[in-house]
Amino acid sequence: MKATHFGAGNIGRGFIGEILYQNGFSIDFVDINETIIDALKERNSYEIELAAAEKKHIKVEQVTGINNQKDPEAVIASVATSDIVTTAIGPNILPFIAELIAKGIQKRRLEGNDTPLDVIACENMIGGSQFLLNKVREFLNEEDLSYVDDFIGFPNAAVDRIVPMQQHEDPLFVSVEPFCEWLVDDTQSKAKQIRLDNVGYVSDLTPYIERKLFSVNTGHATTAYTGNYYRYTTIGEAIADDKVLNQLKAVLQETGDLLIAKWDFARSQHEQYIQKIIERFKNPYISDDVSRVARTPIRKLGYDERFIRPIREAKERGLAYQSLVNVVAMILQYDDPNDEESVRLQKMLKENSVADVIYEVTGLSDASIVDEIVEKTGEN
Ligand SMILES: NC(=O)c1ccc[n+]([C@@H]2O[C@H](COP(=O)([O-])OP(=O)(O)OC[C@H]3O[C@@H](n4cnc5c(N)ncnc54)[C@H](O)[C@@H]3O)[C@@H](O)[C@H]2O)c1
Ligand SMILES: O=P(O)(O)OC[C@@H](O)[C@@H](O)[C@H](O)[C@H](O)CO
Repeated sequence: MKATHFGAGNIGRGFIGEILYQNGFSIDFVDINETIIDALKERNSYEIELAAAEKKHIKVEQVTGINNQKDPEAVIASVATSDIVTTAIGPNILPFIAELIAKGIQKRRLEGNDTPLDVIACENMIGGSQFLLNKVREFLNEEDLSYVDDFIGFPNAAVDRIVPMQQHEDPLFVSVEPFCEWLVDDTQSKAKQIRLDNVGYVSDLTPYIERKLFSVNTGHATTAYTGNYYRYTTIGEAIADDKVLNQLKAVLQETGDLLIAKWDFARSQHEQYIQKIIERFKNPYISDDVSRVARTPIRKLGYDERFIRPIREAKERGLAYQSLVNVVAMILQYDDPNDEESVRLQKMLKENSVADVIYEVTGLSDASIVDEIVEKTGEN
């Protein structure tokens, strides 16, 4: 069996590759990073290390690389003959790979391949695979669209494993936290013949993806932006400061109350989930840069993203959201010259009022929430 995986970066190699290999797949990794692609082509294997005292090593074999900029036809051919397609490339990049996936699907149809296929976006976003489907549809004709309806599933997914930026001599080596979770929405899957071990297939992904995004990712981003506010450069340094830790706990209390109210999670279980997340952020065997976790701040300020959505929904339910507002105000101060979105955000703030920028990047229409953020921005 063969997998085509888009994005041979941290989570691609450090988690999706591991699971696909364990399940007997050979993997065509698709990426634009020449160093990584050349190394995959040359060596056909790489190593993962679990960031814990034992430093267990896992070898992933039967892998190769395709550079999608240099060899798009090879990517199309790979998708056409694959048993599973996955992505871990970043939500902002999905639109740029949609045409290749569409052409691969079209080739599959023209070759008479009726084996059902799932295309699974493993990104930190709600509805990632369905978002990708909408982008792919733009490149398909009527016959292709009907073929997709019959044979190609785009099940949404949630993936959880902290994989920091890697700095090793070996460009393929990847150090990852031991914890991992990959969940797929079974109702949107069409390739029922493939059920991956160590992947959970659930009948409703929404509670799980919301719990993950609004606990792990809201909490992670809180640690990063609060840490940056107090001039820390790693998550480990930031979380060691009680001011950061207390803001993290307050934010997770707010999103926790919302998630419990919305999805009926047992409070004691959710508290354990939060405690586990805090311990994961403190992992002494991982060095995770604030700049990685805080990357793309405009995306993270989005309407359905890790701060604005819980603020909106907490307000609707009469629940507390002040700590989330505090962090949003800190995100507006996030200034990283190496992050294109941070540069754009700071430029917008120089040229417009804070309120106008908040309306634009968050998509909020509730003036009272915008006022609360503006007020908090003035206090920082
Ligand atoms: N790292 C984590 O801890 C983690 C955990 C869960 C989910 N995720 C999600 O996984 C996705 C990837 O994150 P990551 O941390 O692995 O990032 P990353 O930057 O390490 O990997 C992304 C890869 O995509 C490649 N890429 C960028 N543009 C491309 C293009 N146009 N065509 C082909 N390849 C392209 C990059 O070269 C890079 O290798 C994100 O959505 C992220 O939110 C990350
Ligand atoms: O990848 P992002 O930019 O959406 O978020 C940064 C981190 O919070 C994220 O990559 C986590 O490490 C990961 O989601 C843990 O499962």
